[in-house]
Amino acid sequence: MKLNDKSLLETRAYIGGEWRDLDDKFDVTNPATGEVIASVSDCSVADVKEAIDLAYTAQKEWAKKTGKERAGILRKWFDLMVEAADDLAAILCAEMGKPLAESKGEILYGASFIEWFSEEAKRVYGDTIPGHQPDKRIIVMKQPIGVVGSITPWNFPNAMIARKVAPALAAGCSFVARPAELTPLSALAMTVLAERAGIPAGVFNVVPNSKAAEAGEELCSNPKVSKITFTGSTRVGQILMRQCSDGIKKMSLELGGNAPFIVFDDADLDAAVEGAMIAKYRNNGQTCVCANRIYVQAGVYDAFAEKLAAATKALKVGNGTEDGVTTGPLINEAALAKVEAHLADAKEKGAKVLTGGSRIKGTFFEPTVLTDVPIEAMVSKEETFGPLAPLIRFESEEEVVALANDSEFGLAGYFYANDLSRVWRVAEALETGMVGVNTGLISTEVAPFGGIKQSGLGREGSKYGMDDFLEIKYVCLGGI
Ligand SMILES: NC(=O)c1ccc[n+]([C@@H]2O[C@H](COP(=O)([O-])OP(=O)(O)OC[C@H]3O[C@@H](n4cnc5c(N)ncnc54)[C@H](O)[C@@H]3O)[C@@H](O)[C@H]2O)c1
Ligand SMILES: O=C[C@H](O)CS(=O)(=O)O
Repeated sequence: MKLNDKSLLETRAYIGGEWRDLDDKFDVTNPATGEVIASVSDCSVADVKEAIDLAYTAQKEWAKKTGKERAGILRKWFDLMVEAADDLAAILCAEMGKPLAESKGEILYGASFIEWFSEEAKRVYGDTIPGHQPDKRIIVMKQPIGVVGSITPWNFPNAMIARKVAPALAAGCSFVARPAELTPLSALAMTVLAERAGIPAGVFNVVPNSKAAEAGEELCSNPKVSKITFTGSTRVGQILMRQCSDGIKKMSLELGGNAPFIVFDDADLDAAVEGAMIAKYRNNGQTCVCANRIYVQAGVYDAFAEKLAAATKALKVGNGTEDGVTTGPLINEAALAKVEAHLADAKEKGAKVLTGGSRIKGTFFEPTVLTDVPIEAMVSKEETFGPLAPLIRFESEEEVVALANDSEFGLAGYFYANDLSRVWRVAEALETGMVGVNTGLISTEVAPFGGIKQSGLGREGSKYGMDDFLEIKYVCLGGI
């Protein structure tokens, strides 16, 4: 890994403003090569508890700063992240496998949340409300929720933390981040820059560890933690909800998805193919908003399938450090096994492979397009999280909306159509938190990201993203 600033490859835990080199360590491997790239300090429950204690103390002083002071520090962090983007991308590519160009895209995407919330920090406004009695005056103020515990996934190891820590610190909260054990290096690298930006000791803590359940249990049960913000699978989200219930702890949950991608017969097919390529194959299909099932209206099914297969064949699979590589490895063997299971199930139920369909080497897998996929295939119900594009034929708008909504998930949905009335009908009818119309890429810091049903609670990004880190207090002044 070639870095301009080698100090960004940090392996120690960051607790209370101290870098701690712990005896216990766990290895981080490169999914493209299987090589160990670093051994990272493995925090114990006691270390997590200490981080929470120090965050609790530090939060009081951090909240006393003005929004403008917090904004200045966050803005400096943003500037440092952008300046170091190439190094941060190299680290991310090595530990997660995302091709370099896409890794840099994630770094800038993560940084955009820090920039956005450096601006929101100055605008935490309250209200005055006309009194209900002549001598009463009413004000509403917003205050930081306190210590925030964060648990994040491996697929966006920089942006998923940035999307949480930025609004939390902007609001005046302190933060204890437990990154995914598969990809802790990106979290630690951004923390080096957080310290350089002047984020005070104890305000932002990072506790890498290899035993997720233990760390999660401490974060969820510790009374000094006021809020848990989690991004990951619905299964783990349910575990954390149970653990937070004893303390009635507030939560933000960004969970699993199973996005429908619908192509109507009045769509611009070339645009629909372009959108499907992004929505399906971004991060090698390993994003929560990836198109998991692609519904194509009968009149354009064959033409769309042919175009999508041609575009899929043009993807270049390989080590993300090599020029021109668009598609890296899957994160691990378990991820590969899931893709193969969904492929086998669909074929068993009558689907045909139009292109791809085979493991290459290690955890590299051919981007795959399936046709004649039946609605009862596993991909209709389960998140594949890999480069598998199942095409399902449909006849009518009513039929496809019912199919799209027949899921316990409701994160993102996409459709391509040009009839304005249809655009309004379908956008309103889809049971998802986010809808892409004639676009396959909806993730941006300016809009509220999040889902409904079992895809989660709360929103991240946009002006709405601050709300999850603030408490509303109403003050009634009497005797006036
Ligand atoms: N909605 C979103 O914004 C979003 C974004 C990215 C990923 N995801 C979802 O995340 C999943 C893929 O990521 P993943 O495989 O890392 O998910 P995961 O749920 O297996 O793990 C997520 C994080 O939780 C930790 N974890 C696992 N078990 C835990 C436990 N019992 N207690 C506490 N922490 C625990 C993991 O170590 C990891 O850090 C997919 O379902 C994807 O849809 C959702
Ligand atoms: O995996 C889903 C993340 O939220 C990534 S993105 O926000 O869609 O880029």
